Amino acid sequence: YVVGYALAPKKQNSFIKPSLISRAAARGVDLVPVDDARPLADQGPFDLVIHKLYGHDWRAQLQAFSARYPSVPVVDPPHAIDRLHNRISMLQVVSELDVPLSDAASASADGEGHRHTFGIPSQVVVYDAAALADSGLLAALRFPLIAKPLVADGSAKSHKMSLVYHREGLRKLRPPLVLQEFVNHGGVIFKVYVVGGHVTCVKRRSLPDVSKEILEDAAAEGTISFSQVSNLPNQRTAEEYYEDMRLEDAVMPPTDFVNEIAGGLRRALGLQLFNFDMIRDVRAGDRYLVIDINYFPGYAKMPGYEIVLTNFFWDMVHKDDVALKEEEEQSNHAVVK
Ligand SMILES: Nc1ncnc2c1ncn2[C@@H]1O[C@H](COP(=O)(O)OP(=O)(O)OP(=O)(O)O)[C@@H](O)[C@H]1O
Ligand SMILES: O=P(O)(O)O[C@H]1[C@H](OP(=O)(O)O)[C@@H](OP(=O)(O)O)[C@@H](O)[C@@H](O)[C@@H]1OP(=O)(O)O
Ligand SMILES: [Mg+2]
Ligand SMILES: [Mg+2]
Repeated sequence: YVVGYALAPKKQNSFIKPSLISRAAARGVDLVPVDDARPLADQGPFDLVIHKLYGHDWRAQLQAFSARYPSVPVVDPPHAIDRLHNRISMLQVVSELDVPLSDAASASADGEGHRHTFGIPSQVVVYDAAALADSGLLAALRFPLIAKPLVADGSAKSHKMSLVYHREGLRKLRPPLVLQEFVNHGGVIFKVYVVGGHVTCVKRRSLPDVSKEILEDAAAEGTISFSQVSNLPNQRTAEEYYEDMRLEDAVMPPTDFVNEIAGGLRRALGLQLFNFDMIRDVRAGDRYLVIDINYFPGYAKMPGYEIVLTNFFWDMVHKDDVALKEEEEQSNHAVVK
């Protein structure tokens, strides 16, 4: 089997590791780069195409490819990925998610107490500077806020965030952006990686909680800017070392709970390859908030990524067999009944 991959050079370096190539090869799956100098439809034959490229030209190439090879799966459809390029439509999927969590997924740790719930932080979209001065718009939000570029297209700019402590801090911001309530979460973020039906949740360091003292300190900076906190390199300062001790102590959200949210998002988004960031609201112990969803994230940072991705490739190239088998099983079942 041949899997064609179309990835930016940086992504190619981080994702197509020798360990993945050899693991896939052992299952009879070859990973072949798509040549960006030639039309996609003239390349192959491929049994599966995976990609993280954008733009009109690329979209047209995918269309031409699918017209020529209608039975070859392309992961994922560009229109479904688009939804993740806007931080409002991205999280709307979470608030509209119609998954009544099962008892197993939502039960509290001790079987009594509060049930596990999920949602998104309060947020508003700001399109221009005039709206930033509108007190009505901000009435629904409580400081501190986190300001995020509205567009999440993978550019360095789209990762530039600012923490805003008070109203004056808003003046430095450049719309279009999303103003989201910053929720204290104990400095730990949960990254949930989805690869088809597979789900892995890992802990990462996050921004520290904002204390009441900092917030009430009128002299404090109004705005603090940062970028890609949960993706920082591994060198740690002494302070970060202590934060990591907290990371070790952090309790993971229940597996059923994470799996049901991940499954619901996968269906609602119509995507196979994505991850989402979740934080645990310290004010309401069993409430989790989804704050970010990323298309085709850094899977190499996921434990056992080679096996998980190889299984996924295998399942995708055998999609028809799998569907057939399920059908057969169902009809056998019907006969037995
Ligand atoms: N509402 C929030 N409350 C508290 N912390 C937050 C909130 N939103 C974001 N953060 C912190 O800021 C970081 C960056 O935010 P976010 O994940 O939205 O940005 P991103 O640039 O899309 O990240 P990624 O690199 O995962 O794509 C998060 O990992 C988390 O540490
Ligand atoms: O850089 P890495 O491979 O680690 O992956 C990061 C990925 O970057 P890349 O796709 O450019 O490589 C980012 O995508 P863009 O938003 O920039 O498109 C985003 O998805 C991060 O969340 C990923 O980190 P993770 O969420 O897994 O920690
Ligand atoms: Mg994130
Ligand atoms: Mg993101």
